[in-house]
Amino acid sequence: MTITALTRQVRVLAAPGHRHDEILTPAALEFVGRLVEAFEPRRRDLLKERRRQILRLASGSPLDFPMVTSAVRDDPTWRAAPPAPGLTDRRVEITGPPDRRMAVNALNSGAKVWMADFEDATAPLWDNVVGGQLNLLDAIERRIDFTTQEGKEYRLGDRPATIMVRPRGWHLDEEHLRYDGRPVPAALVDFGLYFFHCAQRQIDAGYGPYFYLPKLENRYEARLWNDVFLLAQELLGIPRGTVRATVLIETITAAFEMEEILYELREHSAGLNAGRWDYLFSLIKTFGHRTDFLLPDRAKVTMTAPFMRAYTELLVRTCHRRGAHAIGGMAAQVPGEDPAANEAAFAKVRLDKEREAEDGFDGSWVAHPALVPVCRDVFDNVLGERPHQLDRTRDDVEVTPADLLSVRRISDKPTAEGVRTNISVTLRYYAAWLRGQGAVALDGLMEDAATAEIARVQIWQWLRHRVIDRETVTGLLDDELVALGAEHPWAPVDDIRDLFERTAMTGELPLFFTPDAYTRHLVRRPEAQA
Ligand SMILES: CC(=O)SCCNC(=O)CCNC(=O)[C@H](O)C(C)(C)COP(=O)(O)OP(=O)(O)OC[C@H]1O[C@@H](n2cnc3c(N)ncnc32)[C@H](O)[C@@H]1OP(=O)(O)O
Ligand SMILES: O=CC(=O)O
Ligand SMILES: [Mg+2]
Repeated sequence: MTITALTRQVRVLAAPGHRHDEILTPAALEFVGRLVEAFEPRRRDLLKERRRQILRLASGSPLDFPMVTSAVRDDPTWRAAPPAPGLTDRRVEITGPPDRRMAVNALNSGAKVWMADFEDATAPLWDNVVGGQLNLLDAIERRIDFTTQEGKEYRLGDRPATIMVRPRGWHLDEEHLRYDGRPVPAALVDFGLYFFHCAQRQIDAGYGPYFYLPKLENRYEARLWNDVFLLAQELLGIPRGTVRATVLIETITAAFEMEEILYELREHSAGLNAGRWDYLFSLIKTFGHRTDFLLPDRAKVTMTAPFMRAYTELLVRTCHRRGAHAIGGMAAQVPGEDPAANEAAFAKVRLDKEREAEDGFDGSWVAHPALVPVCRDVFDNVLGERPHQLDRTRDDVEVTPADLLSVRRISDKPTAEGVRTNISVTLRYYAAWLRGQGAVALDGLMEDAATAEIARVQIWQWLRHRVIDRETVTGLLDDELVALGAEHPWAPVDDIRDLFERTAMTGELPLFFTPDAYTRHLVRRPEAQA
């Protein structure tokens, strides 16, 4: 690949924040600029292709394993890269936003990996974006220790988890950085700043620059990431193949191209992950217009539903055939104050992890440090001293397109309680997100941008198919906003109502709630900040 000269600069369109100059150095911005210059036209084309694909599917085109790539699937010889240092044993991975406290807690949690999340768990306030990068840099430099005003000490332990960073998806822009006057792709900001500051440092520490890649829809998007890695490594003189990335299979179209996605990234691959919450969201939004894709209450669509099992089994089989790790998804239960409820939550998480370990996954995700021992224990029981179970090739698994799409086997109707819960969760999550918090515990469950999207699009889907009527939703919306305002007097209830109406009650479904909400509510112009 030839490196073109940088013709335009990346400019920062935000008031300077505390220590931002350590991250937003001229050299780091130039590096991001080179990535933008090289890849932004392709990103735009791929985003247009997403819309075309939605339209094709809406007009009845069938979804199938692509004919043109059958040679890749049929070729038994190719393999994904071998596990990189720190990524051989991944039996328990903790996820969370790269907030300073959480960073220390996650790194000390006993998990093998910490997935530092700029996507589902982060509301992309500029301070969260740059602050997250600072926390990562400080953690790697081992200067993240601090004491709170209340005297609580946070000290990084001797054996911290391996860091994997999840940049934001291709669909999001970062308005506070401008290239040629236009917002910079958020994915390239999160990837580029981390890579620039931390890739060599991670290599020096015996690890490497490792990533999780969210919300990919097809093999071309994987190829784009692979090309980003190639150029980034070349620009900084980092050996080709040092980067590793686990792709989340969390869209319905990507489930039909798992093998191709691994193939595109094979020299940088660190396997696949079952991003179950976005997967459900993707399924509803892609086929929301079809009555055979009408789903019941969110709580009733579990991982034991046949179409969800088809997806996870295919994922394990695909990975292990190619020597790549298969990482399980997030059980959403988190502990709270009530010991009995906690016991029930832990039991549910254990059951979920047991199913994954038995199915052949090599490890799985937890959302809270208290759940690390639960997941570890389950995988210890299955793996013992072995670091993974890549040898379980799952040749018994055969999954057809119909298996992945047979949603109609769940025939329950949504309940009144399910409708209210979806409205209440969406509103409370929007309130947290607008305040800059991308993950919250609500009613004993972790809610983030993926789980809240399910709640939102279900309301849209049920309205569209007249399973519920507008008056009922409006009545519940009024009630729940009053309750929200009473519980959280700081909540901007008018903005939240407006956001809900625009994202859940419109004719045409917005593909994500985040881009528009970000531009309207989270972007801070320098003059406003000053
Ligand atoms: C669908 C998906 O994409 S899943 C992946 C994306 N989502 C996530 O990563 C969410 C991860 N989880 C979280 O963010 C949090 O657990 C929440 C927001 C759900 C709950 O957080 P809290 O309300 O702080 O929980 P709680 O009060 O029980 O926390 C107890 C302690 O554990 C810490 N903690 C909780 N969750 C985490 C975590 N995921 N990572 C590190 N530390 C954590 C808290 O910081 C707190 O420590 P402190 O007393 O030192 O501050
Ligand atoms: O990112 C994970 C998911 O479940 O969504
Ligand atoms: Mg997700």
